[in-house]
Amino acid sequence: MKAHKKIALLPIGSKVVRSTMLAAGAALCLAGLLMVVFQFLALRSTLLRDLQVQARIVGNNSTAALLFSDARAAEEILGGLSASPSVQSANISLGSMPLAQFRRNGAPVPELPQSAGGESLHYYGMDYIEVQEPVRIDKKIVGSVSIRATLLPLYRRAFAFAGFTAIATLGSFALAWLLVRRMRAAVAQAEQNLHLLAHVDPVTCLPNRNAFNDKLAYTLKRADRQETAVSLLLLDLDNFKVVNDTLGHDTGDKLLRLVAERLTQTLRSTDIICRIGGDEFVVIVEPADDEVEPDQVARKILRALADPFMVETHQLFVSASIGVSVYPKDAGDSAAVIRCADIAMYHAKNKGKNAYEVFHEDMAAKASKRLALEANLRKALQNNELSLHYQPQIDVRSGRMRGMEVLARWNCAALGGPVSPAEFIPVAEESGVIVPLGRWVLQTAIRQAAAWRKMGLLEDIEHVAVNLSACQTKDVQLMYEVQALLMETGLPPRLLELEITEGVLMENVNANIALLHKIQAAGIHLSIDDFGTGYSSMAYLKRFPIDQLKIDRSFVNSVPGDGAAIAKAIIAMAHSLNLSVVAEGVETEEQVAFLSDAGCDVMQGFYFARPMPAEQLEALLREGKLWAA
Ligand SMILES: Nc1nc2c(ncn2[C@@H]2O[C@H](COP(=O)(O)O[C@H]3[C@@H](O)[C@H](n4cnc5c(=O)[nH]c(N)nc54)O[C@@H]3COP(=O)(O)O)[C@@H](O)[C@H]2O)c(=O)[nH]1
Repeated sequence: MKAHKKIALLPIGSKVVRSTMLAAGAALCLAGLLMVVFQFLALRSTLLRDLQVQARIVGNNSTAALLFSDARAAEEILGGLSASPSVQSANISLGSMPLAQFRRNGAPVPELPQSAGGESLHYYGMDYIEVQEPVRIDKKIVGSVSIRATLLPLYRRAFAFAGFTAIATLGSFALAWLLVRRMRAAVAQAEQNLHLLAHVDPVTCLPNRNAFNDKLAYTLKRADRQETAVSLLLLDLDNFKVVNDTLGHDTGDKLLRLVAERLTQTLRSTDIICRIGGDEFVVIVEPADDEVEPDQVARKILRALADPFMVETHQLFVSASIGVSVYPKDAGDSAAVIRCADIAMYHAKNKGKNAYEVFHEDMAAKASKRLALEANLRKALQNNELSLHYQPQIDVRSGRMRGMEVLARWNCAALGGPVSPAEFIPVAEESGVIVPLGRWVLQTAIRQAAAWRKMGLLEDIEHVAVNLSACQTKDVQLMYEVQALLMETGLPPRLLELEITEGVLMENVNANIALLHKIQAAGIHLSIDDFGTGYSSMAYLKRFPIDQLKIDRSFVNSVPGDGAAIAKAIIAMAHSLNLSVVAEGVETEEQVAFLSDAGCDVMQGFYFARPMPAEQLEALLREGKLWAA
């Protein structure tokens, strides 16, 4: 997988983190400095208190020496201060006259002037401190004791403390830095994961829809600057849903990965491949020669997907419908160029899948026609523009009408006349209009059948068949509504047949099996329409509680030629499962002969009768018409 190997780390917050670390470092240094100053001041005031205590002790001990002006005794007392290493010098004064002195290694003597009021004095020099305490006898000041001490040991301790604080600060800073780095790495990883989630499809590792939008916008801008063209190929995998529903999502995901790999191997490294939805991929090709290149790329993709994919033990075949549009030829911005590719893809799907279509103007016209169709279809019910036609189904052996298929018809005033169901039913399905439309068809058909039954016209008729669309099979109200209608009209459930196409059944096998069981439990007849086109297997058929298979018209069309073997196989298989077989779209005598020989039970087609309004069918019922088969 190519486009996402390198996803740059986002610089979110890196500046913030750097400034925060700097601010934290500065705050730590300032705090360290303040602690050192505080420590120094605390030590200095402790020293001051110690010296003052010592001076008072010396003063108390010196009263006798002062009384008798005994300098020797005073010196002896001062000598006791030599035990204090910080004391440099001291003196005892009698009045203002020095009586005795102590000096360590020629240190200067205390210089504090004699206090006039006899109060304690002290003075801080740069590297020393001096204190002076008065000496009293009977509250009368007779002299004073002055001590000078060095501050150097204090400085040393303060420096030691500063060193320790600096190491602690640096250590804390380094630890914080390490933690922040680790946190940054974790944040960067989280950012990277977020980026991946936001821009990369986790199943295929291809850029996702978000990334595609960014890349397309960027590519179109570059194409504008360089005056080149860009092709957009929108790929929708045909029948991928069947794989997902029948083999499970894990297998579906593996298949998607293999498809992504194959696309990556097939296309040029400059082509941008993205997965933008369940089974939707998109390829941006630039620069494109807007006449030739998109076709070639589309053909290349279809060829590459033609080989089977091995997923676990399953050999899976995947085809794609590809819509191609070219910027700026078809559209002038990202949204429009995507819309054009989408319209082209829709045409490719309608072409019968495993095909590509390059967008052209007519398609846009068709797309707007489709929009008009949809808008009018929404009003068709209120405007009473819908009606039902009925097509007889003939029992091959007796030549009698055995059933009939109900087919919707739409005569649209705004669009100037009848619109074919082949055109409006798919639009109704895609737009959801099929739900109210299908409900109306069921109501009208059941009421009509009940009326005919009351007239005694359905004696020989086994079933009146109504088509169910994909949307209707998902409508949880469906069964309640059908049963309520049967109750209301009194039509026996066995007279109603519901036709579900094989393709719709296989779209969501498990949910549909549950629905089929409900239909069967209600006593309603069940038929699989368009059989042979929907990839079901014998194994599935056994699980479906059904009564009948309708061989798809495409096979009937080609009997006794290419479709012969398939038609025969379907008839044999259906009979082996005790199912009756209807051949639809029977148009020729030859087809009738072939299908009769093959054992087909019932036939329906223009050879016997076209779909007709209720009055005409009623006439046939009254007549009890027999067909020569
Ligand atoms: N969910 C619903 N689907 C409906 C409803 N009404 C119709 N349809 C589906 O629309 C498709 C087209 O229907 P229509 O144009 O009515 O075609 C039917 C027949 O007219 C046609 N047919 C019958 N015999 C022949 C024949 O000999 N030759 C020939 N070329 N065409 C023939 O086949 C259509 C019936 O097909 P099927 O249903 O598969 O039996 C069609 O898919 C309808 O099912 C609706 O109310 N709901």
